[in-house]
Amino acid sequence: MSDDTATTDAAPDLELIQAHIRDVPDFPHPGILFKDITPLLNHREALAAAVDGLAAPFLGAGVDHVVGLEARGFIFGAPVAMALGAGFVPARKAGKLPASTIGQAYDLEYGTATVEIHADAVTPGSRVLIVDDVLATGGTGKAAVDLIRKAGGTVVGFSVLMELSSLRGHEKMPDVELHTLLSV
Ligand SMILES: O=P(O)(O)OC[C@H]1O[C@H](OP(=O)(O)OP(=O)(O)O)[C@H](O)[C@@H]1O
Ligand SMILES: Nc1ncnc2[nH]cnc12
Repeated sequence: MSDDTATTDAAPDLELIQAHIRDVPDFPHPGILFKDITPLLNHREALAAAVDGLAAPFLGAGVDHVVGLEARGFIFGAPVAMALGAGFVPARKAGKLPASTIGQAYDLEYGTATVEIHADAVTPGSRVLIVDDVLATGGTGKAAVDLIRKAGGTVVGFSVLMELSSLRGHEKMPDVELHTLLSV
């Protein structure tokens, strides 16, 4: 482990993490099997294991900013930023940020949206780790990658709690170092 910050270098307890993710059928639409992370958030050890597991591969990677994707990516992104000694940048849905923004449109598993960051949040040349809870179709993640690059940042990696592997979201970002704790 590098001396970037204090976090564990033990392998994350993936069984503990998986055991605290709840499947909710037909939410928010019929046919969607929703992966509910709220039991994990409410379990001290599972939450710590998830945050440590998301941060660990990027210790020593010189991350300047962690970009967390609204809304669930905020929950993991801020503590990952602290673990890496980096700043935190919220990537929000359109119209939520108060100052000048740059944005990128994308498709979801269920719907469409635009992701935005403040125009001054990521400076050219800065090293950025993107954090989220779920990689599904990859539309959100790809939009975030494009947005960081549009801002002049370097995408060091994308750290995600779980990938819904049947949706093959990772194929949308073949040139990004993707770190996935669980493939479901
Ligand atoms: O890979 P994709 O198909 O793009 O889907 C993944 C995204 O969908 C969810 O967010 P959502 O937009 O539902 O927002 P929320 O976190 O505010 O619930 C999830 O947290 C990811 O950000
Ligand atoms: N099935 C799913 N469960 C939770 N979050 C999601 N984001 C996109 N698809 C999702």
